[in-house]
Amino acid sequence: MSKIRITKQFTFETGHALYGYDGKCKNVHGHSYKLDVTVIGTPISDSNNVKFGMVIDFTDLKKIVKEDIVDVFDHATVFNKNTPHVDLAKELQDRGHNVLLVNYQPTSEMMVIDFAQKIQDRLPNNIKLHSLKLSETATSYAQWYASDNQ
Ligand SMILES: Nc1nc2c(c(=O)[nH]1)N=C([C@H](O)[C@H](O)COP(=O)(O)OP(=O)(O)OP(=O)(O)O)CN2
Ligand SMILES: [Zn+2]
Repeated sequence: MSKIRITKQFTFETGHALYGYDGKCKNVHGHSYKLDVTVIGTPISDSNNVKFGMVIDFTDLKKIVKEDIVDVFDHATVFNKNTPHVDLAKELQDRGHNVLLVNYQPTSEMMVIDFAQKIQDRLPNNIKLHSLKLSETATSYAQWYASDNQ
């Protein structure tokens, strides 16, 4: 049976700031992020299986990505916990804002690495993460490919 890649797209609204950066993105601002998740596998060939003909049920893929990424990042503001932005984060948290402290600079590159690890940890053994595309704007995106990271 052929190997097939399937892709599901997600969107979420997230704020961030790049501490120490030399441009306008050092300021707290936000994006309508778009995440394309592509997995690869063999469609189930057992006609008695309720998932007959599927690599993975899009609904099951959605559950994984929603729980581990979309629901966590949507309408949160992300700061690098290794910078003085922790003080700003604490102030915002104390005022009831949804703040996410991460162990990296929240560029699209570093976020897509984080997302790849999170999704790989949840996928069943027979399904492999093929690639991710994380778009910050209509013209700026980062891609992660399994083949680049073996
Ligand atoms: N390699 C990276 N460069 C930049 C990142 C990043 O994640 N990786 N991030 C930023 C900012 O967060 C910014 O939001 C994106 O920058 P830019 O594409 O310049 O944004 P614009 O809104 O100006 O986009 P236009 O479509 O060109 O108007 C900066 N750099
Ligand atoms: Zn940005």
